[in-house]
Amino acid sequence: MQDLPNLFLIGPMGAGKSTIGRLLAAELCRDFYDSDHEIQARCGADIPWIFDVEGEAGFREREAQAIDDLTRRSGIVMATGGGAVIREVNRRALRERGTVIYLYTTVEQQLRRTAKDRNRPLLQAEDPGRVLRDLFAARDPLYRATADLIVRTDRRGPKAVASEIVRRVTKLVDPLQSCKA
Ligand SMILES: Nc1ncnc2c1ncn2[C@@H]1O[C@H](COP(=O)(O)OP(=O)(O)OP(=O)(O)O)[C@@H](O)[C@H]1O
Ligand SMILES: O=C(O)C1=C[C@@H](O)[C@@H](O)[C@H](O)C1
Ligand SMILES: [Mg+2]
Repeated sequence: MQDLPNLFLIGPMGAGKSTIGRLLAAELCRDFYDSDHEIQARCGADIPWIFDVEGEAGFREREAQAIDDLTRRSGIVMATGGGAVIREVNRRALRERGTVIYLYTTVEQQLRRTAKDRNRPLLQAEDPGRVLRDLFAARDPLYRATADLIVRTDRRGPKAVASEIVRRVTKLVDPLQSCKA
């Protein structure tokens, strides 16, 4: 598994990027990074605070810097924030510096998985379902255009999804591996 490139997880809020990314890194004995966590650690404040004080534009600047820095590392697994694909510069860094995996789930699952968490400012709206649907319409094409692989997370738990990613990524990197003894 040492030959595997960086693995970058993209997808919408609640797709499971942070949860599955951590499991995936453990399975591959890789270092794990999460761009949302990195932004908060560097700033010393949480995401709602950054949105409050600096607006979404300030958050996106911090996100682009974190993604540029983290994608320069080698041999890592990184979960991104749901909006990482908005900026072309982020999409390019992800595509050029690793294998990109789009974790796909349904809006219904996203709603269920994010319902109790107050840490996502974009969902503190009167109708979070509508927000998620609108974001999906705008971003799904960007996730697809950036990804090397698409993996569904709505039908299986995080461990099963992490194992599926290991299997599919290994094949992607070495298509002959399934023929080897
Ligand atoms: N495959 C899955 N099956 C069931 N529950 C899941 C699955 N993946 C993640 N979850 C649950 O969904 C919730 C949100 O997951 P997580 O925080 O990993 O999403 P995320 O993609 O990182 O979201 P964000 O973009 O907001 O950072 C968590 O409670 C997690 O346990
Ligand atoms: O989808 C989004 O735009 C976001 C997703 C989260 O991961 C965080 O990056 C932040 O709450 C914004
Ligand atoms: Mg996350």
